[in-house]
Amino acid sequence: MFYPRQTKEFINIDPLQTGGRLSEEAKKALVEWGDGYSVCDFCTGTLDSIKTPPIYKFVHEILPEFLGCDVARITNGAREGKFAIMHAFSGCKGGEIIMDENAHYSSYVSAERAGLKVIFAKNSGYPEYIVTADDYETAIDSAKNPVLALVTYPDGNYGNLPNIKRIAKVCESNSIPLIVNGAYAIGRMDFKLKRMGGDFIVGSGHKSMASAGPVGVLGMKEDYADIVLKKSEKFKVKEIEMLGCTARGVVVMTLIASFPHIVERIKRWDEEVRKARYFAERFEELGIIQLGEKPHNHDLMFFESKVLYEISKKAKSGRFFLYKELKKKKIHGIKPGLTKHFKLSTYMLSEEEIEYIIRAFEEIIEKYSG
Ligand SMILES: Cc1ncc(COP(=O)(O)O)c(C=O)c1O
Repeated sequence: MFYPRQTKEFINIDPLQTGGRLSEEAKKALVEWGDGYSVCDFCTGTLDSIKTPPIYKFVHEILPEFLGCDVARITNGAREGKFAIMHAFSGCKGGEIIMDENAHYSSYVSAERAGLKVIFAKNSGYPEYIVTADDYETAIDSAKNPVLALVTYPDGNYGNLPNIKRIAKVCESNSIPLIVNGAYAIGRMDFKLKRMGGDFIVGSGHKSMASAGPVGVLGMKEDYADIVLKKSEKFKVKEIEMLGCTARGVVVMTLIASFPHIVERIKRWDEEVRKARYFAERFEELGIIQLGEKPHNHDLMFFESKVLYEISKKAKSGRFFLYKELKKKKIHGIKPGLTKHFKLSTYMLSEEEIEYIIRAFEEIIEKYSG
């Protein structure tokens, strides 16, 4: 049975989805490589060693250079990358992981699954929710046995970009390896692990690399490869934390197909930041206030809207009025029922689309305030 997608003709502002839209090349790859284990036509033992199609070159040459690290792997997603690292480091009982209070739930549950206790580096609270190196220092001081740290760059709620360099320095001086969760960075903005700081980087193909999913990337410094990529005693070529092979089908090929597109779009990141700031400024004129870092440095933005909240108290469809009105205007991405607080993304929207969205909100507010 074929089900058409309801939101196909809509302007999409869901932060989860704006960076994962396929490039034209990836759409072609999707059809060409759609059969189950298609990439295994000429398998030589592990996913990363396949030379036809050129997965070996992608994993061992292109990805490490792109991520600015020594060793890279393809994973099933950002969370699988984080879990693989955490599991590899969870050997001793009572191990702890320090992570920013803005961390995604998948970082937290990865730690739980790996048996690591989470100690949060607190954020600054309303309205900016910033996490600093000092917050990591405080969290580390309160920990008994920290074996890892994680920073979310940017976080998926406010789109804040913490100062990784400083955080990495604090972690390094306490001999704690640092994971950078770059699910919203890798594929959107330039990121080189060795330049930015940190020991591991994880990215998400379906979130920010114009790829079908689930797929992700994992990069690390050479020093950690023996720990995280340890091989099976019985199946000599299979890496344990990768469960032998990770993404073993069409998603790898969409990731590779979109790579040139990714390299090009990253060069236009400044333009994306400029658009986001413009959007936030215009929204604030409507009384919809951007929380998180200001001026903002990412297309993912969190807004507080007392004006829409007040309308929802009186509107016939209650708190669902905004969703319904946006649907009529073919705008998708704000969750049904949200009016007071919501996040959205302006990533890769045209100037016309941005103006259209601002006008749409203006019209909705006018309609209900009249
Ligand atoms: C900050 C952040 N990290 C990680 C993830 C999860 O990425 P993946 O689906 O690749 O595991 C998300 C998903 O929303 C996220 O917002």
